[in-house]
This record gives sequence, structure tokens and C-alpha cells, in this order.
Amino acid sequence: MRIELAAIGHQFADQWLFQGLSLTFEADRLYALVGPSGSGKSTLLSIIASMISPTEGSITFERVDEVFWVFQTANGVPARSAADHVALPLLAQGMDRTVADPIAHDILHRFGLGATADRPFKSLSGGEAQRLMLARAMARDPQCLLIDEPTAQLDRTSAASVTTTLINLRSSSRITIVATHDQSVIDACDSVIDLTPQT
Ligand SMILES: Nc1ncnc2c1ncn2[C@@H]1O[C@H](COP(=O)(O)OP(=O)(O)OP(=O)(O)O)[C@@H](O)[C@H]1O
Repeated sequence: MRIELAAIGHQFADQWLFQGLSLTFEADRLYALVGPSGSGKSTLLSIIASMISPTEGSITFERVDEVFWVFQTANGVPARSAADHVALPLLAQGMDRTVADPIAHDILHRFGLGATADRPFKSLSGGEAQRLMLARAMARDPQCLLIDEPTAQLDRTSAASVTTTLINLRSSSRITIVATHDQSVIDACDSVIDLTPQT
């Protein structure tokens, strides 16, 4: 399982964000994508997610069928329970509710969210809500997980809990890429990709 970027470059209008980016992403590794605001972290995630095509260069997916994106803001359905949020991707795949619910509860426990299972999304703290988004991603068990600034909206304690959760996402069958400004998240990653423009 591997994603290869070959001489990727991207520009908006006549402004190049980055050029000549050649990178290999492999399973079982956490990658931090860093660089100042506006350096193109989200744009590069969008290219890897095939949401936009790079202006130049190519991207190759080797045994990667599903790329899943966890956004910076935790979006949920206010009145639906935490367990429902994790079960939904399973139900959408056609799984029976009696099978999906125990799996959802198991995932919540693994993410330290067991006590929140029956609580409505609107009652969760910012850190719990962000961890729930990561737990929901796990229900899909994607081969590539893109996470955009998961701790940006959080206080230090909540951010630390999300960072711990991120470490648990490492899997031999997954590539995980996190765009972040948070040094504790960067420290938890195996590799750092720096998009800081060269002068
Ligand atoms: N669709 C678009 N059209 C024009 N310019 C864009 C578009 N999307 C992004 N940009 C610009 O490209 C630059 C890089 O944006 P991007 O969101 O990738 O940066 P980032 O490193 O993720 O920033 P941040 O850390 O603030 O989230 C910014 O200057 C942004 O305004």
C-alpha cells in the first residue's frame, strides 16, 4: 500500500504554492504536513484525496481504494448520539443495525468515548467531538486517512487527548497524513513534510 507523488506542483491564478514535490507515503506511518498558513497543506490534502488535480506532476495509488478526510471542524448531527455517528457509515454500507451498533460501541470504547455513546452530539466537548470524528473514520477503516488540523480549535487538554487518539490510528493497513501547526501532534508523527516556501 503506497501513494506516490511525482514532481507535483500546484498554482492558483499565477501563484505557485509548491512545485517539484516528490513524496512517497507508506502504510503504518503517521505523516505530519507542516508549513505556515497559506503554504498549501489543505491543497495538498485535496490533491491526495483526488478532489483537485495538481497543475503539474502525477499521483499514483498502489492498493489504496479509499481515502477518507477528517475535517478541521467536527461536524455532527446535534440530536443524534455519538454511537449513531459511528454506526452511520456502517449502515450506509448496508450493514444491519444489530451488527453495526456493537461495532460502533467497541470503536467508541477504543477511543476512550465509551461513556459518551448515548449522549447527543451537541453535548460533547470540542475534544470529544473531534475524537468522535476520528472514531467515525475508523468505522470505515480507510486505507488512507487525511486529517486537517485536528487540534486547531481545542484547548491544551482536549488537544492532548486528540493527539493520543491519533497515535492509536496507526495501522499496518493505513496511511495517515495530518496537516497541523501543533508541535505535540508533529512530535507524535513518524515523518514530517514541510511545505514552508523556500526563499
Ligand atoms: N480554490 C482556490 N482558489 C484560489 N486560491 C486558493 C484556493 N484554495 C486555496 N487558495 C489559496 O491557496 C493558498 C493555500 O491554501 P491552503 O488552504 O492550501 O493553505 P494551508 O497551508 O492549508 O493554510 P492554513 O494553515 O491556514 O489552513 C492560500 O493562499 C489560499 O488562499
